Amino acid sequence: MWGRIIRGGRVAVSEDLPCNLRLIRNMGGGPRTFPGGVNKWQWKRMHEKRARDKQNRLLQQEKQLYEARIRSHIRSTLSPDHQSSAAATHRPLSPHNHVKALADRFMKDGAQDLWNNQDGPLTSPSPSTSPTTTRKINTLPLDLRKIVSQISKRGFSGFGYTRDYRSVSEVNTNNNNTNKRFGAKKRGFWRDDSDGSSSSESECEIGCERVSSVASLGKFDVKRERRAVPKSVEEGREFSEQVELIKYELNKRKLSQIQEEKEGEEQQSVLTQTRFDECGISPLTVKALSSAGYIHMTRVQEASFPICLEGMDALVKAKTGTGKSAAFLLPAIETVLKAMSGNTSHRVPHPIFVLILCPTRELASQITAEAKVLLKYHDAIGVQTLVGGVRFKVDQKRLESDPCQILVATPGRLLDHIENKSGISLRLMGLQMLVLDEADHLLDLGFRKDVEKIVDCLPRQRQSLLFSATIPKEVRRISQLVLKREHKYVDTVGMGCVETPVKVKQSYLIAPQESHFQLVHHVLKEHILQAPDYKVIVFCVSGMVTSLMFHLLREMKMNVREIHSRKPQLYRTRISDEFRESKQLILVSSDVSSRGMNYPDVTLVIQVGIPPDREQYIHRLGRTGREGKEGEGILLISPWEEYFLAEIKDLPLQKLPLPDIDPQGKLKIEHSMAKIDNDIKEAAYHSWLGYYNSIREIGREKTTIAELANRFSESIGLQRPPALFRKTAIKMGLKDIPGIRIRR
Ligand SMILES: Nc1ncnc2c1ncn2[C@@H]1O[C@H](COP(=O)(O)OP(=O)(O)OP(=O)(O)O)[C@@H](O)[C@H]1O
Repeated sequence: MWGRIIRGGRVAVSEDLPCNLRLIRNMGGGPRTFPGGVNKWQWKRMHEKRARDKQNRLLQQEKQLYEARIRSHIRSTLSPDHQSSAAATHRPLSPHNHVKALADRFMKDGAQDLWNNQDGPLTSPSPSTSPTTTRKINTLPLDLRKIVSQISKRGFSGFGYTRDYRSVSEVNTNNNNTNKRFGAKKRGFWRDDSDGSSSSESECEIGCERVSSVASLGKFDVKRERRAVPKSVEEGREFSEQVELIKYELNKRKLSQIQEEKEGEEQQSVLTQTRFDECGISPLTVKALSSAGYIHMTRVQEASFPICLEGMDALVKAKTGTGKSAAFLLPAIETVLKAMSGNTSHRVPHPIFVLILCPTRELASQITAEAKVLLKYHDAIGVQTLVGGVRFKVDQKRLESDPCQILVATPGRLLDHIENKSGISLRLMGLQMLVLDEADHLLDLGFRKDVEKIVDCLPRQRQSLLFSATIPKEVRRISQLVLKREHKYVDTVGMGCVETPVKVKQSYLIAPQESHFQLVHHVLKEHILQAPDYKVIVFCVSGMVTSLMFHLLREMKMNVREIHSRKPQLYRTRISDEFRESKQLILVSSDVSSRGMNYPDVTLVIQVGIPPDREQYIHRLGRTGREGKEGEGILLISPWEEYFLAEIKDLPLQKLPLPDIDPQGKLKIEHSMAKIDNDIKEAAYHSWLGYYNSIREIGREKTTIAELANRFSESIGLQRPPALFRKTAIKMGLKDIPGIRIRR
């Protein structure tokens, strides 16, 4: 207060009165009816000035709020996080509405006193008219009212530049009176200057710096404090800088996106950072692992090893080609080492400590080979294979002469040995660990009975491990046949994640059955052109259709081999080994190669006809893109097999357009097909009919299946469909079905 009002109009004037008022008092004259000795008019003018100042202050605050809104708008458009948090906070006015309200206020009649020299032609157009201006504002006079009305009409983003309300404020550092004004800026409009006000939103970003005043108001034009704006805010102040800021922010987002993708890829990558030598594995095994080039664990190995080592039962799911074999072989070796160092081994002569069951002979040989690699420096531990296709007596002799602690077997042959009392049952009494590789397949109808019988002959006190790339729900239930109730479930694929390798490009072709052979030939030719080091597996629906495809491709002068269950074991082993080592080779195969087979660098997998189920599709496809490498898979189906796509709809398959097959190629195929023995074709017809008849969705329509089979028979160049044995026809439910011929 400048003074205390005393009853009767007398005032005790304090020395902190503004000097102009003290002057008025000292001048004397006129009625002293107002505090400070000012007359009525002086009092009125003083109050008007104070009201104007107050209004200017309020206006300044609104301008700052507007600035803050622009900044927050930019931030919210750049950052989705900010956007969501902004949405959650209280927002009284949208930026557009705020500008509009501000503009309305400016345009109101009687608002002239809110305008200053730079604002427009209402008052003096030039700021230089002020006698006390220390620095000329070298901008064009502008009509602020016009601009503001444009803003309010066009809205927030109507201008080609970013509007920026800045003020030039003249601050009297003594009495804190402010006389703020809009400053003219470069690019024709607003002056870039600072303000000394305290918007809460800007304050958090603003620091302090001493600068000289740009406008002057006589003695009020003194050095004043300017809020120094940090770089990030300053960047946003001018249009070009804001563009730069936006560019920078976008780049930052792009970079973080790339980073995220990279992280995703890393996650998808098969190997982890965990080293074998830091996991408590026997040093001799680590040595063998190092010489095989294994330094870091794969994800499935890292996830399952500690559980397996603890002795817990486990059901483990991991994508194809991610190192499941080593994931169970390493704990198996540790189990043997532990058992050999303990006393338990003495109770049973030549005990088998670990039994590994798998569905095919080739897979058993492959697992044995991998075990031998890991056992390179463990001279005392032996591993043996027990599979069909070898004479029983030979097996027996080998088992006796070369006792082993790890046995890899297919269920059928092992059961033969158990039932024939070859001595293996006794040796299995020392069993500590049972492993089921491709567990879902082994617990499937085809193998389940054998597996159950085998499990019945094994000691109950054992550890059981089940591994597969696919574990359907039913299998999880059935797994209780083998696993303890309190087993662990390890899933490195993840719920809802794609079950196939990410780097394998998957597609499908729908074409009439009759054109399938031509299409396979066409796709192979195209692939060979694109991938000189090609290595292709063509899966067919049955062994005999595999044989027919092989003969046809061989007639077409392609470098091709065949493998299926009708071939002698020695031949199968030779072909399997050859394909493992080779490049520029095509392997036509039945499902004997679909699971577990580790043929390195397969470039393409073609599946001709639908696989028996979704799981088999995944396993066949999994022969390519192993160890996180790239690969390609094509599924070729007939229009009536299209329903199968629903079973794999969650997998990333793309539909391919039907390629044009040149008539010459078509003729060549027909010509080659004509050269193939009728026996092969008839066998192919029978096995084709047997396969599709066994598929529920197709096989239940007997008339349809007979028709489709006849079309297949025609497409492979048979004069008429081969006849079935009566017994077979009855078994298949095809007796008396039109189109099915019965042998007399
Ligand atoms: N830790 C490791 N470091 C490097 N390579 C590894 C490692 N573990 C396994 N491999 C290699 O990864 C390849 C695939 O392994 P494996 O055959 O065990 O896969 P899988 O998961 O059993 O596949 P599938 O489901 O088809 O049976 C093999 O060549 C194997 O040598």
